[in-house]
Amino acid sequence: MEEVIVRVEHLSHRYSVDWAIRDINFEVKSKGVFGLLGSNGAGKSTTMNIICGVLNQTEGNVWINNINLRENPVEAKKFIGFLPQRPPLYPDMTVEEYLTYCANLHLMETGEVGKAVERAMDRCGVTHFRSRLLGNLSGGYQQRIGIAQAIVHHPKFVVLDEPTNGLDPNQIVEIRNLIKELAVDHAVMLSTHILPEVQATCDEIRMIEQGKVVFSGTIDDFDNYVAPTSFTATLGNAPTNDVLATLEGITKVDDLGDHHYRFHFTDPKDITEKMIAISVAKGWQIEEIQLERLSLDEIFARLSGKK
Ligand SMILES: Nc1ncnc2c1ncn2[C@@H]1O[C@H](COP(=O)(O)OP(=O)(O)OP(=O)(O)O)[C@@H](O)[C@H]1O
Repeated sequence: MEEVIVRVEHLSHRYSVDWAIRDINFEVKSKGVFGLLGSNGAGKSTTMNIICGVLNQTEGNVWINNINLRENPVEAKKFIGFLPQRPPLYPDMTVEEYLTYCANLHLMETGEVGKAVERAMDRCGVTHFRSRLLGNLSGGYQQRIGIAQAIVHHPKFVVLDEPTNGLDPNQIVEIRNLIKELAVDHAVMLSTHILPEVQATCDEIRMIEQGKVVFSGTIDDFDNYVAPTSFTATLGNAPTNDVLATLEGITKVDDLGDHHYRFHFTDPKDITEKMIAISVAKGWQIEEIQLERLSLDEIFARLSGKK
Protein backbone atom coordinates (compact mmCIF):
# COMPACT_ATOMS: atom_id res chain seq x y z
CA MET A 1 0.00 0.00 0.00
CA GLU A 2 1.19 3.51 -0.81
CA GLU A 3 2.66 5.46 2.12
CA VAL A 4 0.51 8.23 3.61
CA ILE A 5 2.52 11.37 4.33
CA VAL A 6 -0.23 13.64 5.69
CA ARG A 7 -3.30 12.85 7.74
CA VAL A 8 -5.86 15.54 8.52
CA GLU A 9 -8.60 14.65 11.01
CA HIS A 10 -11.67 16.69 11.95
CA LEU A 11 -9.89 19.96 11.19
CA SER A 12 -11.89 23.08 12.02
CA HIS A 13 -10.87 26.69 12.39
CA ARG A 14 -12.67 29.76 13.66
CA TYR A 15 -11.50 33.36 13.16
CA SER A 16 -13.12 35.27 16.04
CA VAL A 17 -16.75 34.07 15.74
CA ASP A 18 -17.03 32.63 12.22
CA TRP A 19 -15.92 29.13 11.24
CA ALA A 20 -13.63 29.32 8.17
CA ILE A 21 -13.35 25.52 7.85
CA ARG A 22 -15.39 22.78 9.46
CA ASP A 23 -14.54 19.10 9.99
CA ILE A 24 -12.08 18.62 7.12
CA ASN A 25 -10.67 15.06 6.79
CA PHE A 26 -8.24 13.66 4.22
CA GLU A 27 -4.98 11.81 3.65
CA VAL A 28 -2.21 12.70 1.20
CA LYS A 29 -0.14 9.90 -0.35
CA SER A 30 3.63 10.16 -0.66
CA LYS A 31 3.67 10.87 -4.41
CA GLY A 32 1.46 12.72 -6.90
CA VAL A 33 -0.47 15.98 -6.85
CA PHE A 34 -3.29 16.47 -4.38
CA GLY A 35 -5.51 19.44 -5.28
CA LEU A 36 -7.57 21.58 -2.95
CA LEU A 37 -10.15 23.29 -5.12
CA GLY A 38 -12.50 26.01 -3.97
CA SER A 39 -13.79 29.46 -4.86
CA ASN A 40 -12.43 32.59 -3.19
CA GLY A 41 -13.01 32.47 0.55
CA ALA A 42 -13.82 28.72 0.55
CA GLY A 43 -11.14 28.03 3.18
CA LYS A 44 -8.17 26.78 1.12
CA SER A 45 -5.52 29.10 2.58
CA THR A 46 -6.77 28.50 6.11
CA THR A 47 -6.44 24.73 5.57
CA MET A 48 -2.99 25.07 4.00
CA ASN A 49 -1.72 27.47 6.67
CA ILE A 50 -2.76 25.02 9.39
CA ILE A 51 -1.21 22.03 7.60
CA CYS A 52 2.06 23.96 7.26
CA GLY A 53 2.07 24.96 10.92
CA VAL A 54 1.63 28.69 10.22
CA LEU A 55 -1.77 28.84 11.92
CA ASN A 56 -2.99 26.90 14.97
CA GLN A 57 -6.29 25.13 14.38
CA THR A 58 -9.27 25.57 16.68
CA GLU A 59 -10.11 21.83 16.52
CA GLY A 60 -8.77 18.64 14.97
CA ASN A 61 -5.35 17.17 14.25
CA VAL A 62 -2.72 17.14 11.52
CA TRP A 63 -0.07 14.41 11.28
CA ILE A 64 2.93 14.88 9.00
CA ASN A 65 4.85 11.64 8.51
CA ASN A 66 3.04 10.32 11.61
CA ILE A 67 4.19 13.29 13.73
CA ASN A 68 1.50 15.39 15.36
CA LEU A 69 2.13 18.91 14.00
CA ARG A 70 0.66 20.69 17.02
CA GLU A 71 2.59 18.63 19.56
CA ASN A 72 5.91 18.47 17.74
CA PRO A 73 6.01 21.34 15.21
CA VAL A 74 9.79 21.58 14.72
CA GLU A 75 10.15 17.87 13.84
CA ALA A 76 7.00 17.82 11.67
CA LYS A 77 7.97 20.95 9.72
CA LYS A 78 11.21 19.31 8.55
CA PHE A 79 9.03 17.28 6.20
CA ILE A 80 7.14 20.29 4.81
CA GLY A 81 8.01 22.81 2.10
CA PHE A 82 5.55 25.68 1.75
CA LEU A 83 4.96 28.26 -0.94
CA PRO A 84 2.37 30.63 0.51
CA GLN A 85 0.04 32.69 -1.69
CA ARG A 86 2.51 35.59 -1.60
CA PRO A 87 6.04 34.15 -1.98
CA PRO A 88 8.29 35.35 0.84
CA LEU A 89 11.01 36.80 -1.41
CA TYR A 90 13.62 39.44 -0.55
CA PRO A 91 14.16 41.60 -3.66
CA ASP A 92 17.69 42.69 -2.66
CA MET A 93 19.06 39.14 -2.36
CA THR A 94 20.44 37.14 -5.25
CA VAL A 95 18.85 33.79 -6.07
CA GLU A 96 21.76 31.87 -4.53
CA GLU A 97 21.91 34.05 -1.39
CA TYR A 98 18.19 33.69 -0.86
CA LEU A 99 18.10 29.90 -1.26
CA THR A 100 21.13 29.56 1.03
CA TYR A 101 19.34 31.70 3.60
CA CYS A 102 16.20 29.51 3.30
CA ALA A 103 18.20 26.29 3.65
CA ASN A 104 19.74 27.67 6.86
CA LEU A 105 16.29 28.67 8.14
CA HIS A 106 15.25 25.06 7.64
CA LEU A 107 18.10 24.08 9.98
CA MET A 108 19.99 22.07 7.36
CA GLU A 109 23.48 20.80 8.24
CA THR A 110 26.00 23.49 7.17
CA GLY A 111 27.91 21.02 4.97
CA GLU A 112 24.71 20.10 3.10
CA VAL A 113 23.53 23.61 2.25
CA GLY A 114 25.65 24.28 -0.90
CA LYS A 115 24.61 20.98 -2.52
CA ALA A 116 20.96 21.49 -1.58
CA VAL A 117 20.90 24.99 -3.12
CA GLU A 118 22.47 23.69 -6.37
CA ARG A 119 19.92 20.90 -6.55
CA ALA A 120 16.94 23.19 -5.91
CA MET A 121 18.15 25.69 -8.55
CA ASP A 122 18.65 22.83 -11.01
CA ARG A 123 15.19 21.31 -10.37
CA CYS A 124 13.49 24.65 -10.81
CA GLY A 125 15.53 25.68 -13.88
CA VAL A 126 17.00 28.85 -12.33
CA THR A 127 20.74 28.01 -12.11
CA HIS A 128 21.57 30.53 -14.86
CA PHE A 129 20.03 33.28 -12.71
CA ARG A 130 21.98 32.38 -9.56
CA SER A 131 23.57 35.87 -9.29
CA ARG A 132 20.47 37.82 -10.32
CA LEU A 133 18.66 39.93 -7.70
CA LEU A 134 15.19 38.52 -6.95
CA GLY A 135 13.64 41.93 -7.53
CA ASN A 136 14.89 41.84 -11.14
CA LEU A 137 13.25 38.50 -12.05
CA SER A 138 9.99 38.12 -13.98
CA GLY A 139 6.86 36.92 -12.16
CA GLY A 140 7.27 33.38 -13.54
CA TYR A 141 10.88 33.15 -12.35
CA GLN A 142 10.00 34.62 -8.97
CA GLN A 143 7.43 31.85 -8.65
CA ARG A 144 10.11 29.28 -9.54
CA ILE A 145 12.30 30.72 -6.76
CA GLY A 146 9.31 30.45 -4.43
CA ILE A 147 9.04 26.76 -5.33
CA ALA A 148 12.85 26.32 -5.02
CA GLN A 149 12.74 27.65 -1.43
CA ALA A 150 9.91 25.19 -0.72
CA ILE A 151 12.00 22.18 -1.83
CA VAL A 152 15.53 23.24 -0.86
CA HIS A 153 15.56 21.16 2.35
CA HIS A 154 14.31 17.98 0.56
CA PRO A 155 10.86 17.89 2.20
CA LYS A 156 8.64 14.88 1.51
CA PHE A 157 5.58 17.13 1.32
CA VAL A 158 5.40 20.31 -0.78
CA VAL A 159 2.48 22.71 -0.35
CA LEU A 160 1.78 25.33 -3.01
CA ASP A 161 -0.95 27.90 -2.40
CA GLU A 162 -2.31 29.16 -5.76
CA PRO A 163 1.08 28.67 -7.46
CA THR A 164 0.08 30.06 -10.87
CA ASN A 165 -1.70 33.16 -9.61
CA GLY A 166 -0.84 36.24 -11.65
CA LEU A 167 1.26 34.39 -14.25
CA ASP A 168 0.91 34.68 -18.03
CA PRO A 169 -0.23 31.60 -20.05
CA ASN A 170 3.33 30.48 -20.95
CA GLN A 171 4.51 30.82 -17.37
CA ILE A 172 1.44 28.87 -16.19
CA VAL A 173 2.33 25.94 -18.47
CA GLU A 174 5.94 25.99 -17.23
CA ILE A 175 4.96 26.02 -13.56
CA ARG A 176 2.40 23.23 -14.11
CA ASN A 177 5.11 21.11 -15.77
CA LEU A 178 7.46 21.80 -12.87
CA ILE A 179 4.75 20.75 -10.38
CA LYS A 180 4.23 17.47 -12.26
CA GLU A 181 8.00 16.82 -12.26
CA LEU A 182 8.16 17.44 -8.51
CA ALA A 183 5.27 15.04 -7.94
CA VAL A 184 7.34 12.13 -9.27
CA ASP A 185 9.24 12.00 -5.98
CA HIS A 186 7.30 14.33 -3.64
CA ALA A 187 3.77 14.57 -2.34
CA VAL A 188 2.57 17.91 -3.73
CA MET A 189 -0.53 19.64 -2.45
CA LEU A 190 -1.80 22.65 -4.32
CA SER A 191 -4.70 24.96 -3.85
CA THR A 192 -6.48 26.71 -6.66
CA HIS A 193 -9.79 28.24 -7.65
CA ILE A 194 -9.12 27.45 -11.33
CA LEU A 195 -10.91 24.36 -12.59
CA PRO A 196 -8.59 23.60 -15.56
CA GLU A 197 -5.64 23.83 -13.18
CA VAL A 198 -6.73 20.80 -11.16
CA GLN A 199 -7.72 18.99 -14.34
CA ALA A 200 -4.23 19.64 -15.81
CA THR A 201 -2.15 18.78 -12.76
CA CYS A 202 -3.91 16.83 -10.02
CA ASP A 203 -4.31 13.10 -9.39
CA GLU A 204 -6.61 13.38 -6.39
CA ILE A 205 -8.83 16.29 -5.35
CA ARG A 206 -10.89 17.68 -2.53
CA MET A 207 -13.28 20.48 -3.32
CA ILE A 208 -14.24 22.76 -0.47
CA GLU A 209 -17.10 25.19 -0.32
CA GLN A 210 -17.82 27.44 2.68
CA GLY A 211 -15.27 25.54 4.71
CA LYS A 212 -16.69 22.06 4.07
CA VAL A 213 -15.55 19.27 1.75
CA VAL A 214 -18.17 18.86 -1.00
CA PHE A 215 -16.27 16.50 -3.31
CA SER A 216 -13.54 13.99 -2.66
CA GLY A 217 -12.10 11.60 -5.22
CA THR A 218 -9.69 11.06 -8.09
CA ILE A 219 -9.44 13.40 -11.04
CA ASP A 220 -11.17 10.74 -13.19
CA ASP A 221 -14.12 10.68 -10.78
CA PHE A 222 -14.22 14.45 -10.94
CA ASP A 223 -14.02 14.62 -14.75
CA ASN A 224 -16.87 12.11 -15.00
CA TYR A 225 -18.86 14.16 -12.58
CA VAL A 226 -18.41 17.42 -14.46
CA ALA A 227 -18.64 15.94 -17.98
CA PRO A 228 -20.90 18.06 -20.22
CA THR A 229 -24.48 16.88 -20.79
CA SER A 230 -25.59 19.39 -23.43
CA PHE A 231 -24.39 21.49 -26.36
CA THR A 232 -25.88 24.42 -28.20
CA ALA A 233 -25.92 24.81 -31.97
CA THR A 234 -27.14 27.35 -34.50
CA LEU A 235 -28.71 25.77 -37.58
CA GLY A 236 -29.59 28.16 -40.41
CA ASN A 237 -31.84 25.57 -42.08
CA ALA A 238 -33.00 23.24 -39.31
CA PRO A 239 -35.59 20.49 -39.73
CA THR A 240 -38.48 20.23 -37.26
CA ASN A 241 -37.82 19.66 -33.56
CA ASP A 242 -39.21 16.13 -33.89
CA VAL A 243 -36.52 15.27 -36.43
CA LEU A 244 -33.77 16.80 -34.27
CA ALA A 245 -35.00 14.92 -31.19
CA THR A 246 -34.61 11.55 -32.92
CA LEU A 247 -30.91 12.09 -33.73
CA GLU A 248 -28.62 9.33 -32.49
CA GLY A 249 -27.40 10.02 -28.95
CA ILE A 250 -29.73 13.00 -28.38
CA THR A 251 -32.21 12.69 -25.52
CA LYS A 252 -33.97 16.07 -25.76
CA VAL A 253 -33.91 19.28 -27.82
CA ASP A 254 -34.83 22.81 -26.63
CA ASP A 255 -35.67 25.41 -29.27
CA LEU A 256 -34.03 28.59 -27.94
CA GLY A 257 -35.35 30.72 -30.82
CA ASP A 258 -33.55 32.50 -33.64
CA HIS A 259 -32.25 29.17 -35.13
CA HIS A 260 -30.55 28.39 -31.83
CA TYR A 261 -31.02 24.96 -30.14
CA ARG A 262 -29.85 23.16 -27.02
CA PHE A 263 -29.24 19.40 -27.44
CA HIS A 264 -29.14 17.14 -24.36
CA PHE A 265 -27.24 13.86 -24.38
CA THR A 266 -25.93 11.22 -21.98
CA ASP A 267 -22.79 9.99 -23.77
CA PRO A 268 -20.43 12.86 -24.71
CA LYS A 269 -18.17 10.71 -26.92
CA ASP A 270 -17.84 12.36 -30.39
CA ILE A 271 -21.26 13.95 -29.93
CA THR A 272 -20.42 17.31 -31.52
CA GLU A 273 -18.50 15.63 -34.39
CA LYS A 274 -21.58 13.49 -35.13
CA MET A 275 -23.80 16.59 -35.09
CA ILE A 276 -21.51 18.46 -37.48
CA ALA A 277 -21.35 15.46 -39.85
CA ILE A 278 -25.13 15.00 -40.04
CA SER A 279 -25.76 18.76 -40.37
CA VAL A 280 -23.39 18.97 -43.32
CA ALA A 281 -24.84 15.81 -44.91
CA LYS A 282 -28.44 17.09 -44.57
CA GLY A 283 -27.71 20.72 -45.45
CA TRP A 284 -28.85 22.15 -42.09
CA GLN A 285 -26.32 25.01 -42.38
CA ILE A 286 -24.62 24.61 -39.04
CA GLU A 287 -23.08 27.95 -38.07
CA GLU A 288 -21.95 27.38 -34.51
CA ILE A 289 -21.70 24.53 -32.00
CA GLN A 290 -20.55 24.63 -28.40
CA LEU A 291 -20.39 22.11 -25.55
CA GLU A 292 -21.90 23.50 -22.37
CA ARG A 293 -19.46 22.95 -19.53
CA LEU A 294 -20.37 23.67 -15.94
CA SER A 295 -18.68 26.67 -14.38
CA LEU A 296 -16.98 26.26 -11.03
CA ASP A 297 -19.91 28.02 -9.35
CA GLU A 298 -22.41 25.64 -11.00
CA ILE A 299 -20.34 22.64 -9.89
CA PHE A 300 -20.26 23.99 -6.35
CA ALA A 301 -24.02 24.51 -6.45
CA ARG A 302 -24.59 20.94 -7.69
CA LEU A 303 -22.20 19.41 -5.18
CA SER A 304 -23.53 21.46 -2.28
CA GLY A 305 -27.09 20.51 -3.27
CA LYS A 306 -26.13 16.83 -3.32
CA LYS A 307 -24.64 17.04 0.11
N1 LIG B 1 -7.26 36.47 9.41
C1 LIG B 1 -8.57 36.33 9.20
N2 LIG B 1 -9.48 36.88 10.03
C2 LIG B 1 -10.81 36.73 9.85
N3 LIG B 1 -11.35 36.01 8.83
C3 LIG B 1 -10.50 35.44 7.97
C4 LIG B 1 -9.08 35.56 8.09
N4 LIG B 1 -8.49 34.89 7.07
C5 LIG B 1 -9.50 34.35 6.34
N5 LIG B 1 -10.69 34.68 6.88
C6 LIG B 1 -12.01 34.26 6.40
O1 LIG B 1 -12.05 32.82 6.39
C7 LIG B 1 -12.72 32.34 5.23
C8 LIG B 1 -11.79 31.42 4.44
O2 LIG B 1 -10.72 32.20 3.93
P1 LIG B 1 -9.46 31.56 3.17
O3 LIG B 1 -8.46 32.67 2.93
O4 LIG B 1 -9.01 30.36 3.89
O5 LIG B 1 -10.14 31.13 1.80
P2 LIG B 1 -9.47 30.76 0.41
O6 LIG B 1 -10.26 29.62 -0.12
O7 LIG B 1 -8.01 30.59 0.55
O8 LIG B 1 -9.78 32.06 -0.45
P3 LIG B 1 -8.79 32.90 -1.40
O9 LIG B 1 -8.55 32.07 -2.59
O10 LIG B 1 -9.61 34.13 -1.69
O11 LIG B 1 -7.56 33.20 -0.59
C9 LIG B 1 -13.18 33.56 4.46
O12 LIG B 1 -14.50 33.83 4.81
C10 LIG B 1 -12.24 34.66 4.95
O13 LIG B 1 -12.88 35.93 4.88
